[in-house]
Amino acid sequence: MPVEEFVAGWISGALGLVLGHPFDTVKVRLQTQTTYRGIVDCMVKIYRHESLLGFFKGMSFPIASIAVVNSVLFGVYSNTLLVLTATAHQERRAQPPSYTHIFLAGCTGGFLQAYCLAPFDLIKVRLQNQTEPMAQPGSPPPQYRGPVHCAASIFREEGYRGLFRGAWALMLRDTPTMGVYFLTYEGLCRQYTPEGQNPSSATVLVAGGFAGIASWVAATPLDVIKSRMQMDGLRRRVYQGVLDCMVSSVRQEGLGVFFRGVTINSARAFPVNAVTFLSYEYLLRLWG
Ligand SMILES: C[N+](C)(C)CCCC[C@H](N)C(=O)O
Repeated sequence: MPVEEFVAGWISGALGLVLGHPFDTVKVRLQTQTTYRGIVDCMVKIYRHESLLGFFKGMSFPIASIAVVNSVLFGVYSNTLLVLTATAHQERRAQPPSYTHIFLAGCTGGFLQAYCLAPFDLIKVRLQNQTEPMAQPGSPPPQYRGPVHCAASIFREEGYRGLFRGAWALMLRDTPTMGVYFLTYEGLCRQYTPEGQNPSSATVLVAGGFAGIASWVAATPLDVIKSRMQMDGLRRRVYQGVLDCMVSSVRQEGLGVFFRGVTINSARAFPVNAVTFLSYEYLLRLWG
């Protein structure tokens, strides 16, 4: 099994992740808390109350896990294409795979990475939602002291299955939208690249950026539900399951609830995925 896709996926994912994390924190807060009036209000409050560090809450675990998560995504994607079309990544410019194959390979990658991502994403969301200022002497300590403590407490209080809270919603979110992700990327690259050639860096940046936006817009409704399921169970269980969470969120907040965080998510998605695809393509070319 060709491994360079796995390694390229890991490195490019890490670069994108650091760049996008501050946006991600704002997004998670807007989706799960009602104290903020909008993006700017949320940013100002985080900065005033928690300093710049507040934006980077919950980042260490994603960084550690991105090696697994992104390499599974890109590695499974590329190797599924290999199985479906019998072409390795070096040959794909000359013999481009069909869009159906690209979509199916993307869905497969998305489905498998969701299982690896679930516990890490849960811990990230729990830490991002702690609004206490970091390390202030005298102030009451936050519920979770850090990622390891958070994982251990969830395990203790909610059991092994607690670590997979929201995993269903995450899988439903990622399977089709990772298909959309790769489809948009490949489609745009082909549109702006003469046949048989490699796309230019500018094309890769723009195609990667729009692939991020398109897949995130499609993913936002289930992203909101996923984040809420992950926060559920902290004090007492509110939702019976994915469907129940959808119905009660819409009842209480209207259909608009499905698009909470979509603006900030798109603003984050462009640079993150532009950088992710640029470094991915660059590394694969480097390794031939
Ligand atoms: C499928 N879904 C839309 C959820 C994600 C697509 C982009 C993934 C990328 N690592 C990022 O963090 O933006």
